[in-house]
Amino acid sequence: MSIPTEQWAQVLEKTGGNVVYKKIPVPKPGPDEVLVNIKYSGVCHTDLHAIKGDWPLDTKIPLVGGHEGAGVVVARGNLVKDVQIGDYAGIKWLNGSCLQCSFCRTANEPLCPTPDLSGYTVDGSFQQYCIGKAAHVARIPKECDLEAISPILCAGITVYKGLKESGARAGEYVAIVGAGGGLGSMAVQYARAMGLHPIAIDGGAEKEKMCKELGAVAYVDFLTSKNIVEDVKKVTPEGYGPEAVILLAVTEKPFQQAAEYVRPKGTIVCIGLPANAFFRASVFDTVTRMINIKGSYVGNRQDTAEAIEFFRRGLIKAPYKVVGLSKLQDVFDLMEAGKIAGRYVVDTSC
Ligand SMILES: NC(=O)c1ccc[n+]([C@@H]2O[C@H](COP(=O)([O-])OP(=O)(O)OC[C@H]3O[C@@H](n4cnc5c(N)ncnc54)[C@H](O)[C@@H]3O)[C@@H](O)[C@H]2O)c1
Ligand SMILES: [Zn+2]
Ligand SMILES: [Zn+2]
Repeated sequence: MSIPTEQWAQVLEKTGGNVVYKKIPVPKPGPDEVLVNIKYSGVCHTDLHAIKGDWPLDTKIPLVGGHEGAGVVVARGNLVKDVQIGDYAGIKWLNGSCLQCSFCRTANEPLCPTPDLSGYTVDGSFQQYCIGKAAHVARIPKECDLEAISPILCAGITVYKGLKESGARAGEYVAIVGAGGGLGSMAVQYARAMGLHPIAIDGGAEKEKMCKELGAVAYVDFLTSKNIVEDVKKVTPEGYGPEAVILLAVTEKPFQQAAEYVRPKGTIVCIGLPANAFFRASVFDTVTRMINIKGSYVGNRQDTAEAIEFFRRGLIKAPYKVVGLSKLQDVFDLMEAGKIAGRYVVDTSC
């Protein structure tokens, strides 16, 4: 297969501006890297945080965003042995890590102090050819559909890891806050596949319909509910609340409510990253109700393999819509308005 010298990409030239669809050079992989011909990429809310620059972490500029890229390996460096030309591979958020620090050595590589972050500190998957460190690219089985698997590469891995971190066990209830979004729709599906009973919390009728079709046992609408805390508690068997809460929302308010409805001894897992937000919980309640509060950040290579295996087995079918890469800015505009139920995937060929 011949590799072109130029390709189409969406480039952010100025933080806070719009992305620009243009031709840029195709990069060349270093000795420990592979070049992936990206066919499809999911669009994560993190990409919107990156273009707005609303996190306390700078991006590279100019920047090619994207970290849910699924494609085919077309070139590799001379140190790469276990990834072959023609293999399916995924570009995920953690593009590379040092592999030597104590976090990397203990399979906590998302905590590596010197990570390469796709679509943030290194160019990501909103281009036709993207570089990934061979140690970190997701291994995608050939039987998987590249379009449908792309949102697994961030949304799927992240919520699967978060559900594991919650410690919730089969038969228990888990509130998914932001269930109608990209991560949320995946979380409802993974929760079901893991034997948990998901309670979906989001806004509007379209998201309600989707969440129920995906298997949520109940839906609480944050736009119309008069008492979210009571509405969540009352759908659990004894009314004590869900054993776990997975916070995926992009606003701060729901982070303040979770400690009020989680079941005593339950666990709140923070995953969504609203700008300038703080987590506030009553110390009295946290102590006397023995509540666990923790964060969860993407997943390691084993979490990646496990999340992909759920998908390969046909257990994860979260909805997505496909548009051309050239339409990426429209997707960001819809996301900013909170109007996306599920995920958007961009097709890099148009
Ligand atoms: N921790 C991690 O590793 C990690 C990984 C990926 C994404 N994220 C973050 O997770 C967040 C979600 O990403 P996404 O791509 O799913 O976004 P999304 O825009 O697809 O979904 C967010 C959802 O939250 C809902 N929401 C807003 N306010 C709410 C409220 N008060 N109560 C309930 N729901 C509410 C919205 O309606 C929307 O459906 C982003 O901040 C993103 O950066 C974190
Ligand atoms: Zn993401
Ligand atoms: Zn490291």
